[in-house]
Amino acid sequence: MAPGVPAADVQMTLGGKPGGYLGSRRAYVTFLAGDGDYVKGVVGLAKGLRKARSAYPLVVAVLPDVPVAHRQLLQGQGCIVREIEPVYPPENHTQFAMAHFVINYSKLRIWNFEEYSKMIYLDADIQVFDNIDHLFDMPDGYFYAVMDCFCEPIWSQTLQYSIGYCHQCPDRVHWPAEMGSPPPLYFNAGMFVFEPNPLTYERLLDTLKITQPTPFAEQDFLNMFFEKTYRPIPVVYNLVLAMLWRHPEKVELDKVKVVHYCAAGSKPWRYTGKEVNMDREDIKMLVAKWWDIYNDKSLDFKAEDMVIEGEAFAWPSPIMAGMAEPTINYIPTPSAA
Ligand SMILES: O=c1ccn([C@@H]2O[C@H](COP(=O)(O)OP(=O)(O)O)[C@@H](O)[C@H]2O)c(=O)[nH]1
Ligand SMILES: OC[C@H]1O[C@H](O[C@@H]2[C@@H](O)[C@H](O)[C@@H](O)[C@H](O)[C@@H]2O)[C@H](O)[C@@H](O)[C@H]1O
Repeated sequence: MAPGVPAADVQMTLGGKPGGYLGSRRAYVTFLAGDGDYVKGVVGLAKGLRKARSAYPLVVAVLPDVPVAHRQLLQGQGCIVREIEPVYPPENHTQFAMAHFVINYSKLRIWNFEEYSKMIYLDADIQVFDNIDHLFDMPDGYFYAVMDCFCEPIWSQTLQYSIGYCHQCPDRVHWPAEMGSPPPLYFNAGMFVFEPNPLTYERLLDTLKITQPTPFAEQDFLNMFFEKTYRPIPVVYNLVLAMLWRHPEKVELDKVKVVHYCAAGSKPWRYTGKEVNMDREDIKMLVAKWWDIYNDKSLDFKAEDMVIEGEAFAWPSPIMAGMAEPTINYIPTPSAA
């Protein structure tokens, strides 16, 4: 491969299929909407996956409003850019926890990326600091994600928050017996392992049409839809920052592989340190770690970085080098306990 060949040409060269790497039926995928600064999050994520020596490419599902310049920037970082049509919930009669959550239903389009058999979804405000390729090898047929936390004020509209219940610590405040069984385990939809499938995709869209929107938009919807096949995975795979001050006993920061900059004021590219909890030393360290990767020019995409075996496309990765893979200890769901 001629060194320095622009990413877009490289993709065309690989298989004549625009925007597609042949052979790799596994990929990471993120979602980008608008012409604002979330594109910095995607650049950071692409470079972070490269630094973690992931063996799989990053697909970016972009809404039509993402400018060409941003798309070219991402292709220049080795991303596969795929345009998707927006998905809107039924007539919006609800107040979302955050106004912009309404665009997040468009994430559902990734179930239609049927050229991939297994994907790991990552929000653009996520950074991967250690290789997590082993998650692709988990048994098929389940939806893997990390449990969320209900303790932040953004949850104040919910029953859990009003009684102080959080499934991260069910013994702190028990679910009142008179209210029946506790709610099912609830995941954060900023990171999940899933299998694209046209039938699932159709069922998702059909179910959405008859489902009343709720404050956490597509996150609530996905939790309802995948309730039976959801399997929790450890916090290290999606550290929702609020865990640091809400459930510190559950966090060993030096073991965290994936950080989700979702707390108010924590987006590294907008960070001022002025919001609640944003002056914590651990937050400052995590934001600095994000910038170290974003500013590291050695992590920029170079066509010669690619290893093309047969028709497969893969970054050189520790797993391909035969390094031992970490074992994953599942968090048994109560029914399975
Ligand atoms: O203007 C926006 C807002 C959101 N997003 C995408 O939607 C995801 C979820 O939104 P956000 O990160 O704000 O949710 P949070 O997890 O912080 O609540 C982001 O990570 C991006 O991938 C985007 O691309 N542009
Ligand atoms: O559209 C609903 C969103 O719901 C989630 O964001 C929330 C959630 O993380 C809470 O747990 C945090 O407390 C909160 O700050 C944050 O905004 C997902 O991360 C995001 O991808 C998206 O699905």
